[in-house]
Amino acid sequence: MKVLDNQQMRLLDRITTKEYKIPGLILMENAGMNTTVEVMKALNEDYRKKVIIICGTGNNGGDGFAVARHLYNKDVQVKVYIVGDEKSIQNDAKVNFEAIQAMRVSIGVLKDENDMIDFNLDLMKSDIVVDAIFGTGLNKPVKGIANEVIGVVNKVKRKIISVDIPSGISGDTGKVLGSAIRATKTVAYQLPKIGNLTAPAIEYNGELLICPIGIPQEAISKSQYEAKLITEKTLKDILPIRGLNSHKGNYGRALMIAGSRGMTGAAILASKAALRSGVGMLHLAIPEELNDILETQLTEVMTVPFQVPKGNAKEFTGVEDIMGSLQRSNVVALGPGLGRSKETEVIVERVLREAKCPVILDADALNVLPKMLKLLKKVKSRCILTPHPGEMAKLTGLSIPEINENRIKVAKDFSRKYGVIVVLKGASTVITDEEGHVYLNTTGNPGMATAGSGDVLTGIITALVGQKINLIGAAMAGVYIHGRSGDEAAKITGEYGMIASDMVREVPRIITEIVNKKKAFD
Ligand SMILES: NC(=O)C1=CN([C@@H]2O[C@H](COP(=O)(O)OP(=O)(O)OC[C@H]3O[C@@H](n4cnc5c(N)ncnc54)[C@H](O)[C@@H]3O)[C@@H](O)[C@H]2O)[C@H](O)CC1
Ligand SMILES: [K+]
Repeated sequence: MKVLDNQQMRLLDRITTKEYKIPGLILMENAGMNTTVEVMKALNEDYRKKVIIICGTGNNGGDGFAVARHLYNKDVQVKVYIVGDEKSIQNDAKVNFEAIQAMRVSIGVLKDENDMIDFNLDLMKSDIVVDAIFGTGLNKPVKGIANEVIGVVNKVKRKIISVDIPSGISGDTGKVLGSAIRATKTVAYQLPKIGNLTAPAIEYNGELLICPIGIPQEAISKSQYEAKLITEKTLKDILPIRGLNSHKGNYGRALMIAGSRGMTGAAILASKAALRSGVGMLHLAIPEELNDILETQLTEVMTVPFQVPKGNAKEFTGVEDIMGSLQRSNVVALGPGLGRSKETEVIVERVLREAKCPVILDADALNVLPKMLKLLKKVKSRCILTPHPGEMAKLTGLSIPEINENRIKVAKDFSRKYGVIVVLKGASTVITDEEGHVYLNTTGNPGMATAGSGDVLTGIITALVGQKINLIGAAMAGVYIHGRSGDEAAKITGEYGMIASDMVREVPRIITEIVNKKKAFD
C-alpha cells in the first residue's frame, strides 16, 4: 500500500476530479459515509449518546459536515461546532455546510473565548467527539482558538474519532504542529499519509483505519508516493513456499558472529531466531572460552570457536577461523553481544573487505562502524544495517531527537550515501534501500523495547537472506515478522512482561500462517 505526503494526496485528488471526472463531492460523501459507520460503531446503538463534530473551514471540515448530515438522518443527537470564520467555507465543504443548515442541524461557532463557554458545556455532555478541524491542509502551527479547542478536547477524555489525520499533526512529517488531538481512532481516506505512520503521529492516531473514498485504482497505481507500507500482503509476495524435494542446503548456510563474555544471550537469541525463521545451517563464531556454554545452549548450531589474544599477545590469529567459515557462507551477520573490543573492529573490517555474501551489521558491529564507514562502499555484495536511533546517532553524528524527528530522511540519506539498506528501528520501523525507496512497518508494540529484541530481528533477517530472499524483501519481511512476534507475545504476557525469548517462540507460527495463506491463494 502506498503512503503519500500532503502534496501527493492533493495531486491524486485533483487527478481524480479532473481526469477521471469524479467530483470531489463524491469523494467527500464517501469519506463522510465511512466515518459515520465508525461513529455508529462507537455509539453502539445507544441513541441517548451525544456527538459533537468540530469542523474547520476546509474540506476536512467538509467531511465533518457530511458526517453530521448522516448522523442527523439517523436520529443521532449531533451538534456541529465550526472553528474559524464560516464565511471562508467554500466549494464542496460549503455544499455540505448549507445542507446541514437547511436540515437545521444544531450549529455553534467558535471564534473567540466567549464561544468557549457553550462549547465546554456541550463537550461535557457529549459522549463522542468527531475531529474534523484540520487534515492534509494543515500547513502551520495551530494557534488561537483552534489551539484552545484541541487542549480542551484532549482534557475531557471522550471517544475521539479523527477525520483523515488527528488535527494538529502534519500530514507530511507526523510532527505535532503546536498541539494535536489525541484520537481514539483515526479514519484516514484512501491511502495513509506519511503523517499517519511516522512518530510521533502514531501516538496520536489511536487505532488507524484506512477507508477507500472512491479514488480509481489506476490513478493510485500511477500516483507518486513517499513510501510503501509493509503489510501481510507484502510478505505473501516475499516468503517462498518450500518445495517437497528440498534439503537444508536449499535454505542457506549462515554465519553469525556474535557473543562475548557476559553477552552470550545476544548470540543465543539471534541464533535461535535464525533457526526458527528457517535457515538451513547456522554457524556461530564465538570466542573459544564461551564455546562450551553455547554448545550446550544451542543444539542445532555449529559453533566456530576462535582464539581471542590473551594478555599482550597482539596477533589476533583467531580471525582466520572466522574468515574461513565466512567463505563457505551465503550470508553473514555480525554484532549481537560482540563487544566493542579491538578484535571486534578487526572482525568487522575483515568481513567488510572480504565477504562475497550479503552482510548484516547490528549492535556492536554498528558501534565500531563509524571508524570505517568508507568500507561500506567497498563491500562486494549488499549490506543491511539495523540501527536503533542511538546507533544511528553515532553513524550520522546527529542527535537522537534530530533522528526521531526526521526518521525517513535520515535513513534515506544514509542509504543513498553509503549504498546500504537501513532498517531504522523504533516505533514504526523505517526501511530504506540504496535507491532511496522507503518502506514503513505496521506491526509491533512498546513491549518490544526489551533486552534482546534487536538480536531476534537480526536472526530473522539473517535467516531470510540465507534462504535467498532478496535483501530488501528479507528486511521488510524480517521487520514485519519481528513486530508480529512482539504483538503475539504481548497477547500472552502483556507488554510489560514479555521478553525476547517469547518473541522467538512466536516466529514459526507467524511464518507458517502467512505461507499457508499464500498456498491457499496460489
Ligand atoms: N482525496 C482526498 O484526500 C480527499 C480529502 N478530503 C478531505 O480534505 C482534507 C484536506 O482539506 P483542505 O481543504 O486541503 O485543508 P484542511 O481542511 O485540512 O485545512 C483547513 C484549512 O485550514 C487552513 N490552515 C492550515 N493550517 C492552519 C492553522 N495552523 N491554523 C488555521 N488554519 C490553518 C488551511 O488554509 C486549510 O485550507 C483532507 O484531509 C480530507 O479530510 C476530501 O473531503 C475528500 C477527498
Ligand atoms: K482531522
